[in-house]
Amino acid sequence: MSTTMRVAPSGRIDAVVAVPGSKSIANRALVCAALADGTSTLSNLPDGDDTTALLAAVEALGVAVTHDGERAVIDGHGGNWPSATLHAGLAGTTSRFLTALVALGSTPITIDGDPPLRGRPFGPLLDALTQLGVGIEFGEQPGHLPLTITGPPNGTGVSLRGDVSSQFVSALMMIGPAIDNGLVIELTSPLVSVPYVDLTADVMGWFGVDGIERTHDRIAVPHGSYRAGEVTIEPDASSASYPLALAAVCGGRVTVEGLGLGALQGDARFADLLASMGCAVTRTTSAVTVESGGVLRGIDVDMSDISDLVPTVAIVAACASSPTRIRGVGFIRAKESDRLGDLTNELRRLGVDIDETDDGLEIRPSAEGWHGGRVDTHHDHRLAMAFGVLGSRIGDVEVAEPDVVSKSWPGFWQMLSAVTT
Ligand SMILES: O=C(O)C1=C[C@@H](OP(=O)(O)O)[C@@H](O)[C@H](O)C1
Ligand SMILES: C=C(OP(=O)(O)O)C(=O)O
Repeated sequence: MSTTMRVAPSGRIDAVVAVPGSKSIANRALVCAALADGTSTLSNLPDGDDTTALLAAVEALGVAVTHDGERAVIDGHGGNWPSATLHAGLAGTTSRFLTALVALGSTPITIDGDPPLRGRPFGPLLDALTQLGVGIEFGEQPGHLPLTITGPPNGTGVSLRGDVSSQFVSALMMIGPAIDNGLVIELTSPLVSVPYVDLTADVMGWFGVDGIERTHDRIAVPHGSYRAGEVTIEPDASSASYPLALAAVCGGRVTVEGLGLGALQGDARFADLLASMGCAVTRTTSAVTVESGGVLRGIDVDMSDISDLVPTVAIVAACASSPTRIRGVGFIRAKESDRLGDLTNELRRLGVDIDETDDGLEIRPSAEGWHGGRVDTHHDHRLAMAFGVLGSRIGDVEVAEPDVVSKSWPGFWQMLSAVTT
């Protein structure tokens, strides 16, 4: 494992970039396929650690998986899990989805993760499972991994907060059809990351579960069964933000294939943010292209629906000629890193003029004061990739622990060196 990556300055970019499949779609499809009767096929499966961990976990739960490169064939069997210990690595989505999934069985199953994941919140999801009569034993610290779950659920309704993570809601929605009378989820505070809940309903629909009713604070999932599906996973829109941002900050043009008009993921909005910052954006049915002369302006934006893009927007904002304000994302202090505090401290090491606020960031034009330097990634793939893009503009940026990108895009650094000049 290399301990640092030195990023050189790049001239204009002109590239067509292939990004891996969406980990959010992949992880939902894996859960639905594991619960379906019959054989499902998932194509364009991403090769990141988060997806690999979920694949390994469903296999450990007795689901037959044949995995060949970007394709997985899955024989689901709906919830009679054998006893197992599952490891989620650094993956929030994987661990939250598994926590609900294993609750469908009656055998105790332990879920653990790497130390940074052990620090991330699970409380609202665990409270909800407790309301359903699911047994939970904690290994070290209440409300955190490692924990042992013993199902099955025997209630029909839960209430939980929506402002910590939408992953809790998605995790519960996906087990809803397997509960005798379905599941009603009442939200006691506003939901963050709403497009991910839309995505959950979409993927459940592909596997035959329809009739989910939703308002802003209530989701009702009917009892039903999943049927096997064939899914080609669209490219990951959060990953696509890094090559698109490269065009914005270095100047030039980048096309990402497979994320055109009709892309499902909320983070496909990134190109629209770049448009409001001064880039030219073209979408066809099959691709999105961002073109920039390198002149950018700041924006004022609520990113509560698209918070994985905060590090990318922050580094583009540093290259703009007017200030940017990012709002609505206090909850991202509990992601892989503290994505407000750690990001602010590391960008300051490169001379970026940035402040953390209660619920976001303020970034001022920084080109006059920035310089090379060494930045830490705090176990966070998104900080690493955003620093890689900014480094391509500033030059002489050394990114520590660059291999953290394997969480979602193991080939990120190869892509960066192939498209920069
Ligand atoms: O459900 C999902 O696939 C995700 C939901 C979001 O999490 P939060 O709901 O915790 O914001 C996002 O940050 C994460 O990368 C993926
Ligand atoms: C927050 C993220 O992932 P997770 O919560 O699944 O670890 C992410 O990929 O930015």
